[in-house]
Amino acid sequence: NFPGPAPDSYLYGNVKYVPKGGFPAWLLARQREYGEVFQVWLLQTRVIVLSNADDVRFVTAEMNFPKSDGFVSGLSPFLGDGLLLIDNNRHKAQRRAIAARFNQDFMKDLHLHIEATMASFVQILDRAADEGSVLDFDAEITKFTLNVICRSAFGSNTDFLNREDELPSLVDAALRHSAKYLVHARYTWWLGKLAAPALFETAHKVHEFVLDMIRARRSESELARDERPVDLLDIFLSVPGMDNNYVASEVSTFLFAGHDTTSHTLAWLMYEVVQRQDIMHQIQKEVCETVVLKEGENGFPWPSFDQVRQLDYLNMVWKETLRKRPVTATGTYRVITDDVELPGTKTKLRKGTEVLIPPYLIHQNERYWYKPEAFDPLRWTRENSLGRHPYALQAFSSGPRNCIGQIFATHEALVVLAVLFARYDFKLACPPEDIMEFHSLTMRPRLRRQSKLQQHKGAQTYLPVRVFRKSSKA
Ligand code: HEM
Repeated sequence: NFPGPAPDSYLYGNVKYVPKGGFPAWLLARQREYGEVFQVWLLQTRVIVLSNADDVRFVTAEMNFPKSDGFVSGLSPFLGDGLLLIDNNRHKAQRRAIAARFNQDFMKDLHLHIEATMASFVQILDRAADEGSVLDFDAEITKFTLNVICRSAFGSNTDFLNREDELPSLVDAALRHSAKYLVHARYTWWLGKLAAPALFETAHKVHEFVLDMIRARRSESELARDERPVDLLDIFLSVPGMDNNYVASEVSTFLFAGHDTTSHTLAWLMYEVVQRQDIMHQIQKEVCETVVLKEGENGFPWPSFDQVRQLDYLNMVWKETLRKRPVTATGTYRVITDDVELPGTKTKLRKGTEVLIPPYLIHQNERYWYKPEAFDPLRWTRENSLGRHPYALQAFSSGPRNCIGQIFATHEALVVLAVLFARYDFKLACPPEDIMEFHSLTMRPRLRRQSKLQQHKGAQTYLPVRVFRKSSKA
């Protein structure tokens, strides 16, 4: 007997009338109506939605209940047995082996990959500034982060920003097909490849691409290996007992989890900041006066690895974006494996119940956040953070299955933002209310009214901005 909306249809449950891309906002409206625990019907499955931080701690950290079959079967054609989907029994050893190598030295190499990719990105922004053209910030920054994760994975000199490479378009297509498949996989997984031929085909191509890279790497000489920086492929290949197929699944998982999450958060940050000149100036002040970026070899201001840690205000703006616009808005699906009582809301759940933990709802819960709808980086000062519930921020989830890439993402984001705000001013090229939250696998900004021509071409505009070179150099 959980509160919640009655299903609208036997087949579709509650999802029939959810506006396209609007699932997080729809859930939030239901939370306001029914409280911190309520039920929804996703097609014919009843899912209990949680947004109390003590309940979330219990499910994700204390009990670490497994991911639900519906979630796993929806993404497994692309991600296989990578960290995101692998069952809890095998997860522990796999995660420990990877986390041990995901260390400070690796982060320093990441810094180099970002610098190399930044050189191309700066060219694109310079061109937009000089021509006075409108740039789709979300689309461009997504290519950027995909390039960074590909370089971090393969260490190669791939430059996807200035070339039409096959891999990024394949990863992008696999993401789009996975988003569709996730919705109906609960009922069609048994059809195998017939259920989603396009997804299986693109996932297979990515897999083959990665297998080729693995074979080349396995035949690399020791000398060549010693002379180049470590990359993700080295890390995965060094995990004991893992064959090529496992390594390929892990690479796909990192390509999948490690780029559009970061890029859409960066796009949301840009969207918030361009509307708040006070915040933009404060960031520019910190970047240009406090940290004083040096002109790098590539001809743009570049922070050293250690300087990134001094960007305290920028870090607060980043955290506030993760709170207000959590890109993994609907969060993690878990299945309860024992009869339990949740500690926060005293809700009793039966073994076999599926639960959903949406960060979007927890981050708007007034129990934890004062004026949650406001974009206020200062809520992240040390004093203002005192006494906050440690599980109230769920952008990276929590417990043993939380995001392994959060330090990676934060470092990448702060570096990119430091360079962008040191070199450019930005303005939104449309009224702010024309931008909406659009959720498929992740939640990104999207222009509400797409032009007919673009729709015809199957293209979208996400976040149109104008770029201006700053008059004084950093
Ligand atoms: C702003 C950026 C990011 C956000 C908001 C984010 C968010 C998340 C969340 C919420 C989860 C848990 C998913 C679940 O429970 O089903 C997760 C898991 C994961 N993330 Fe991220 N992520 C980000 C960046 C990254 C990056 C850059 C990488 C890779 C370099 C990465 C790799 C992973 C992996 C491998 C997992 C599975 C971890 C496990 O189960 O052990 N993520 N991420």
